[in-house]
Formats: sequence, C-alpha cells, structure tokens
Amino acid sequence: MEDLLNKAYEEGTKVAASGNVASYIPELEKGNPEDVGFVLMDLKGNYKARGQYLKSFTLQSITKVITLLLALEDIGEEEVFKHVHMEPTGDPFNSIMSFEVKNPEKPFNPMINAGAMVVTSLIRGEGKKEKIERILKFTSLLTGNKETHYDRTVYESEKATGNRNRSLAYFMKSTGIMKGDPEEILDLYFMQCSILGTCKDIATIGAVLAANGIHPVTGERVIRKENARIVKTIMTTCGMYDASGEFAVSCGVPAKSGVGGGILGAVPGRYGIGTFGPALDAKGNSIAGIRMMEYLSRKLELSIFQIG
Ligand SMILES: NC(=O)CC[C@H](N)C(=O)O
Repeated sequence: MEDLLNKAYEEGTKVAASGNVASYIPELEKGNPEDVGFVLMDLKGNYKARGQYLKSFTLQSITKVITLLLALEDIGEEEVFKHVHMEPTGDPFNSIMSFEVKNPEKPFNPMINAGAMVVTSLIRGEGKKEKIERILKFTSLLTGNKETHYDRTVYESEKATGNRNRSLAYFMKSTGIMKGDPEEILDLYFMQCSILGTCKDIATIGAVLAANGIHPVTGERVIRKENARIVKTIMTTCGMYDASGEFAVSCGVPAKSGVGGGILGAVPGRYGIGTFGPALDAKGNSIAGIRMMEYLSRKLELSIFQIG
C-alpha cells in the first residue's frame, strides 16, 4: 500500500507542471502550481496522506456539494428539485448559453454555477449572515474541523471580478428562475466558494458520503442516508463539469472538483478521497488530482462500475 501511495503522489507531481492555476479570480493566481497532495481515508477515519495534504485552499465548487446537502437536509428532495434539475449539461461550469437557447424553467443541475446559486438561495436562515453561518457550521460538522471560515481576500477578489456569475444571476432573475435578491445570493455564493479546507477536510466529507451519512471519526449520523445517495449520484453525472463522462469511465468515483485545485471523492462503502493540486486543465479540473484519482482507482479497484 505505501508504495502504491508513493507512486500515486509521484504521478501527480509529474503532470502538475502541465496545467495552469486559475487566473479569472485574480487571487487564485497566487496558487503554487507545484503543490500536490492527497488523503485517502477509510470509513473509521484512519487515513494515509502524501504531499501538501494539510495546506488550506479555497474549496470553490466543492462547496456545491456542501450546500446541496444542506438544502436537502433543510427542505427535502422534493422541494429542492422543484428549483433545479438533475441533468448533466456537457457545457462549462459557468456557461450562460443554454439559458437563452433552451429557456429552461430551472437550472440544469446543482453542480454548475447557475444551479449552485439557486441551491444556495434555498438554504434556511434570516439573511446573508445567518445563512453563511449555517453553511460554515454545516461544513464544520462534515469535516470535523472547528476552525472553518472563508478567505476574505479570495472572496473580495471574486466579488470584484465575478461578472460572469453576476450575468448568470441576473439572467435567471430576468426569466424568473431566480427568486430573491440576486446581489444577496451572489454575495453568499462568493463567500461559500471562498471557504477554506484541506485534503483531509474534503476526504472526511468524502468518507461521510461513502458511509451513507455516518461520520468517520465520531460514528454519528450527520446527514440522511438518501441525501448521501442523491449527492453521490449527482457528483457522478455532473461533478467534474464537462469532463464528468470521461472521468466516470477513467476513474468511476463520485467526485467534485473546484478551481482552487481540490477534488473530493467518495468511494461507496470504502473511502473518502481528497486531492489538491492548483494547476488545472482546460476544463478547470486539477490535473494532478485527476491523475492521482485515476491511479488510485485503477490500483485499488475503486470504480463503482466494476464491483465484484
Ligand atoms: N469551478 C469552480 O470551482 C467555480 C467556482 C468559482 N467561484 C466560480 O464561480 O466561478
């Protein structure tokens, strides 16, 4: 096992240089493209790690998993999916095209920016302050990390430059898809994207999902079993943006990536995985993260499509 993990790490470091850190959020450009790390955690919380696994990074789109879980816990499956579909798009995560061309009555899925903003708007709480506090508290519950907070500089950087998200929110407001105040929802979304975490934190969330809602460290149920199932399914079909189909074939692990360089993986009944590597491919997925997940999946036979 130790050799296999060394090799996975080596594979990640080899490819890291061929990617680029995200630059459309200016603060993210400061990420070190050579950083690589991962955590493989079993369902009792025992873990193996390599590289920069304790370095914090902004979770970005990985928080879409957290807010979808919270919304499902808050208002239930039926109510959540009145406001967002569960269909993959095959389009980039911030695409606006389909909204005008297809004029949908709701965003296509909760893992693209448009769908995630709508999901965030469904979270219970009086105003922004209570909502972000609830999101942070829920993140703490899942990771077991009591220090959970968001990075103000990254938040301000995205808020100042996030015009694509602003366009999406206002477009959805214009067609009636988005209820509520777009500025407030955008602000909350930018805060949520800037939540900091480590490979260990996201591996722990992965382990919670892998164990159908039971926390690997405390042994307590933290989310409903059916919500863990729903979210793992949507991660499989939509979690890696317009590379979700390819990743399902090459790795076969329900996963969610973020442009901060993280990937959260949940191997049902077996492991939570958290990888980090800020150098991204053209679709916004961590190059090292994908390579390491694929390597681990091949060697440890993790694909959910190859059981038995
Ligand atoms: N893919 C991502 O991680 C995108 C998150 C980023 N904050 C955005 O909205 O553009």
